[in-house]
Amino acid sequence: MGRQRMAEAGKAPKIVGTVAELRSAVADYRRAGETLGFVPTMGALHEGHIALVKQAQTLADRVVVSIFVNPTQFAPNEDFSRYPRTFDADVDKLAQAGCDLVYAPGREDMYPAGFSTGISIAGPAQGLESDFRPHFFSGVAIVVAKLLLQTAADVAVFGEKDYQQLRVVTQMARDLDLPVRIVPGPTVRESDGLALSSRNRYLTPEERTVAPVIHRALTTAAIAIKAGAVPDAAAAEAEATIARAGLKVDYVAARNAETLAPLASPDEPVRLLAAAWLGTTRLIDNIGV
Ligand SMILES: Nc1ncnc2c1ncn2[C@@H]1O[C@H](COP(=O)(O)OP(=O)(O)OP(=O)(O)O)[C@@H](O)[C@H]1O
Ligand SMILES: CC(C)(CO)[C@@H](O)C(=O)[O-]
Ligand code: BAL
Repeated sequence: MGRQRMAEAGKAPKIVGTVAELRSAVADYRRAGETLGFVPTMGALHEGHIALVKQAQTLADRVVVSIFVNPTQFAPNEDFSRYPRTFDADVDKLAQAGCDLVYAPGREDMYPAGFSTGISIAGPAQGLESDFRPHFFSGVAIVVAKLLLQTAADVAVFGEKDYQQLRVVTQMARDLDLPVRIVPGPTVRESDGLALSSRNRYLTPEERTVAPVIHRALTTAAIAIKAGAVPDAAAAEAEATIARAGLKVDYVAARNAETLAPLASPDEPVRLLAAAWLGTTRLIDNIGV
C-alpha cells in the first residue's frame, strides 16, 4: 500500500459519530479505490498519537482516528470520569496532521441497551496488566474488535507504549481472522525519557521530575541483559530502583517479547515491561532488549 493522496495539513477532518456515517465516509474512499489506515485513541491527543497518524499515512491512502473513552476497560474505582476529554484541541491537532476522518461515537452507539457480547483472550493477555487490571483486556478487546469491524480498515497502528495491548490486539486479529494488518508504532518520549501519555497531565511538577526513573531503570536493565545479566535479576534491580525513587511498583518483568510468557530459555527475544504508581497516577512503560 502506498499513500496516493494526502489530506491537506490544516484542513479540518470530517467528523462522524455513528457507524452509519462512518461506513458511508469509508465507502466513498473505497469507491475511489483508496486504502484505509486506522488509529484508535481515547483522545487527549499528544505527539505520540500524532506520530501514529503520520505512520498510518505512510501505510494507507486515508486515515481515520477514533476518539472514544471506552467505559468497559475501566474498573469502577479507576479514572473513567476524570479521564481528560479535550475534543476540540484533539480535532485541531488532527487537522494539522492531515487526518482525513475522525470517528467519535457516543457510549450508546458503541454499547446500546442490551449489549451482551464479550471477547476473552488468554495468551499475551495473561499476567502483567491483567494481574492489576483484570477487567482491562476484555474491555479493550471488545471495543477494538468493534472499531476494526466498523472502520473496516486495511491497517491499524497501535503504540508500543501499551506493549501488552499491542500483543493482545495482534493475537485477537489473528485468532478471529480480522482482515486488518496490526502495525506497531514506536514509543514517543519526552527528552528526559518519559513516555508521552495522556495520563502524564495528572502528575504534579515534582512527580514529573521523578517519572523518568522508570525509563532510566528499564534502559539500565536492558543494557545489563545485553551484557549477560540474567533478565529476571536485571528486572528485579530495575524494580528496586523505581521503588527507591518513591513509586509503588505493580510489576517490573522480563518476558518473551512476542508471547509475553515468562522466559524459559536464554535465546528468546526479551521485552522489559513495568507499571508503577507515582502518587495517584499509574504509569506504564517498556523497552526491547
Ligand atoms: N508515547 C506514545 N508513543 C506512541 N504511541 C503512543 C504513546 N502514547 C500512547 N500511544 C498509543 O496511542 C494509542 C491510543 O492510546 P491512548 O489514547 O490510551 O493514549 P495514552 O497516552 O496511552 O493514554 P493513557 O494515559 O490513557 O495510557 C495506543 O495505541 C497507544 O499505545
Ligand atoms: C486501544 C484503545 C483506544 C481502546 O479503547 C485504548 O486502549 C488506548 O487508547 O490505548
Ligand atoms: N492506553 C491504554 C488505555 C488505558 O490505560 O485504559
